[in-house]
Amino acid sequence: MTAPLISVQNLTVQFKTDEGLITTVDNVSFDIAPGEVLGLVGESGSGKSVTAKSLMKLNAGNTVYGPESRITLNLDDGPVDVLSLRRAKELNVVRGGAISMIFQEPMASFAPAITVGDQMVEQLLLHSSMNKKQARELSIEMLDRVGISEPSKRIDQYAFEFSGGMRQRAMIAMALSTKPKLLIADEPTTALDVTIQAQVIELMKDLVDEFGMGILFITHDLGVIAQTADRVAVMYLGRVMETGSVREVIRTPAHPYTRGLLNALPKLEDLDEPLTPVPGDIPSPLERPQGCVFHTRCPQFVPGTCDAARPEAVAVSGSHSAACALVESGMEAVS
Ligand SMILES: Nc1ncnc2c1ncn2[C@@H]1O[C@H](COP(=O)(O)OP(=O)(O)OP(=O)(O)O)[C@@H](O)[C@H]1O
Repeated sequence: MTAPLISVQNLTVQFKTDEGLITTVDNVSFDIAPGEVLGLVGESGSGKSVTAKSLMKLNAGNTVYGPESRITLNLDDGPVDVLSLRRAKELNVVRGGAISMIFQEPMASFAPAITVGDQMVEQLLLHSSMNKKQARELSIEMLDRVGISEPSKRIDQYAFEFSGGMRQRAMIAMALSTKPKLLIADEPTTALDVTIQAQVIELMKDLVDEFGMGILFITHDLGVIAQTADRVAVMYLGRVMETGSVREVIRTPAHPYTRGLLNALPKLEDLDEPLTPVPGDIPSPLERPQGCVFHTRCPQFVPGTCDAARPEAVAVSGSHSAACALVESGMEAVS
């Protein structure tokens, strides 16, 4: 088996706060292969962004990574131990070099007082051996590639002069111009209307095929995951609840939380059917439940079991696994 592009092992992320040390990512492991799209799905506050930022060591100054945490990026010239990177020059490898990130709000990626082109060129000068002229030519080509018309004029405009969809495309062009091995897309389509959203998703899929890069695609929407990802990891309160191929997880969800997320999606064949959101609110990370972190909202909660021990992931079939005591004990019939 070839080495994964990136391997995340036992990632635990805590933050020092005035209220104490809070755990936002708890022993999370996953791999992404070249050319693979892994969807990371979960409600707001489940730790998706903190996980993603860890891959670029971008979390805030109050971050504490657990001693067992390992993130290994396998590049052509050898593995990079991401969490051991310290100096800015070393960190450049994972910040805009081998890994690029696109955000929900493209204005977060563009400085308001610098033209789109100057910013794209600056990034290429930092992460490649190109000269200014080559960097500008490639930037124009990338803007063209993502479907921005008149790219040689547009390149000298500011991001605020672009429409929302165009800004998103320009951000993707900028993120991909350095030919990253891994693209992290954090809710990249949430702020877009559905038509543009579909276009951006199609564009990203084309680019994966063309560049063969891996993608970590973050969203709270399982419907978007179904369209984009090969595999999915479902997160809740810092834990991975279920993971597997998109087909397995969506067709035969094993974890009650995943089933809750799926029941909350509108069904086109029966629009009159009421949506049933996952009941209750996600607890504060300051009050992480004992045992399974989902037990306080779980419709299949078994007292004495689910609130006793933290369930570890168990195989449901092949690469499909779930962290649920009921699955582990065989009490849960996977439908
Ligand atoms: N620097 C920090 N200090 C303290 N807490 C933090 C810090 N950064 C993030 N958190 C907390 O970590 C938790 C997980 O946040 P994260 O942004 O990863 O969630 P998410 O799943 O990406 O949610 P969303 O979909 O809303 O972006 C949240 O409770 C958040 O408040």
